[in-house]
Amino acid sequence: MTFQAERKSEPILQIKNLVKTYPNGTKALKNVSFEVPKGAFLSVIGLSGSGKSTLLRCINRIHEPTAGSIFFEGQDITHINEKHLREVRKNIGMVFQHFNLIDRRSVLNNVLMGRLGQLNDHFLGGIFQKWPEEWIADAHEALKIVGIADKAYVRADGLSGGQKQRVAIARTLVQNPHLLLADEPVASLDPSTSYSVMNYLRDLNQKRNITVVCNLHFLSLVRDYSTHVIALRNGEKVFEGKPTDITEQWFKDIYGADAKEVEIN
Ligand SMILES: Nc1ncnc2c1ncn2[C@@H]1O[C@H](COP(=O)(O)OP(=O)(O)OP(=O)(O)O)[C@@H](O)[C@H]1O
Repeated sequence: MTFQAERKSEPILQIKNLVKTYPNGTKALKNVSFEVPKGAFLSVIGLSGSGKSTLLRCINRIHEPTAGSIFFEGQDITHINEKHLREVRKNIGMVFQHFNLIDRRSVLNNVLMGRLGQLNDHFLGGIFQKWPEEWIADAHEALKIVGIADKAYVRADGLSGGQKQRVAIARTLVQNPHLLLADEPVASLDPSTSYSVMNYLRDLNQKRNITVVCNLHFLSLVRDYSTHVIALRNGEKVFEGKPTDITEQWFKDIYGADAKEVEIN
């Protein structure tokens, strides 16, 4: 089954024959193609080293693809210049395993960084911390949504891992992107915090209609949260379907014959 069959509108993201070979010769992605329907919550699964992070980093061009193309909202963004890329990135949010906050800045300032791409070149508010009042109000609101309004003036390095990831989600809320790339967003969190962070991602997806592409290790989370799944093995796409399509045989194909499913609970 392909996602195309059920597509109602144009896909938000089209990946065509994507290849990424690192300078040391590692072939991290081998001719990967798929489409992401608008509004989907797509999980990317596969063993460690299968190419999941590389894929996400190629999509927003943190890494330059070696070959193939990436279409975002119908536009080929594979070779656009830096200026154009900055425009496109306003609509692509990113959440990382290790949160990527600025440790020495306040939580509020970290959230406001989500709007950095919207500052014009002449306005250095982000650097001098003079943000428009309504943006500050939005940032407080976003912190309220993720349940840490009381931490606004705490330094980011004073937070727990789960709280840091909620700040990263609040940063995405104020950015209000069309697409969110989440690279193992719960890999360094305990199980109950993982569920709470995944619930916030689901809210982004369902209540704000932000399409999510999320690398995940635990199939129980994949089943609970995603609408679509692709699996990578050694840089190749080996599965594409719905979470319920992942049979025991598929599981072994993706993770290896000796693999056993581990639940997060
Ligand atoms: N900067 C790099 N330079 C060279 N090789 C790299 C680089 N980054 C990743 N790789 C290699 O590319 C392959 C895919 O790595 P990648 O991090 O994309 O996998 P992954 O599925 O995200 O793994 P994990 O689940 O452990 O994060 C691996 O063989 C990895 O060693």
